[in-house]
Amino acid sequence: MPAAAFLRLSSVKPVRIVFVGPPGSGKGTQGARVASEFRISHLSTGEMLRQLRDQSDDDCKFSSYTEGSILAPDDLMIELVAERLSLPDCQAGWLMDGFPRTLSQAQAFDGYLNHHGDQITRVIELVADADGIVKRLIERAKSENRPDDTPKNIVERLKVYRVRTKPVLSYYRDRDLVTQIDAMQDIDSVFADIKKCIARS
Ligand SMILES: Nc1ncnc2c1ncn2[C@@H]1O[C@H](COP(=O)(O)OP(=O)(O)O)[C@@H](O)[C@H]1O
Repeated sequence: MPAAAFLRLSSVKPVRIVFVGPPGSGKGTQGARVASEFRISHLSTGEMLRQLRDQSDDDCKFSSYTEGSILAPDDLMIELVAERLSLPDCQAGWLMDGFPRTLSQAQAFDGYLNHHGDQITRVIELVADADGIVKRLIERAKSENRPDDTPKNIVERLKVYRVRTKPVLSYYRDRDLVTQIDAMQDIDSVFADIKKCIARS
């Protein structure tokens, strides 16, 4: 039985998943597959920023976030996510890809969710080693137009992940919300592990 049908039949509460993982760990690829399988919305904050950059006349502000290693301000990200979550398609469930990326974002997100009587069903950590990530991102730079995938930016973004985003995992781990998935497996195996994890949650 497809996962979406199972979830409907068993009238389980909406799936609300947060993906945390370094750049290149497969959050985008797996996020799209999970969203389609479970019929939930895939919210990628990186994609939101790239859309704003493309729509903006004066693209300097957004370019600095999407073309380098600088994180966008917490307030901006929280506003973007809150606005997106208020749209009707998120009622059936959502998967966050790229948010929260800092401890402040995680705390503000909790405030938002509590206010709306919602909670995260599970945080999935996509675990990937730095060497594998660098290889993947260099490959990605060839096939996708991602100016942030230069070797210098990759090293810097991995550092930003370690320093700014890893604390988000400790925060959720304290609440027993985190499941680790080996993101260095092939795409189908990672997806199979994620599906099992969501079905159990
Ligand atoms: N929640 C966020 N907070 C701050 N900056 C963000 C956030 N999400 C995305 N960004 C910015 O957008 C860039 C691209 O994000 P993304 O597509 O998720 O890349 P990746 O998954 O490769 O790290 C990030 O390097 C960061 O500068």
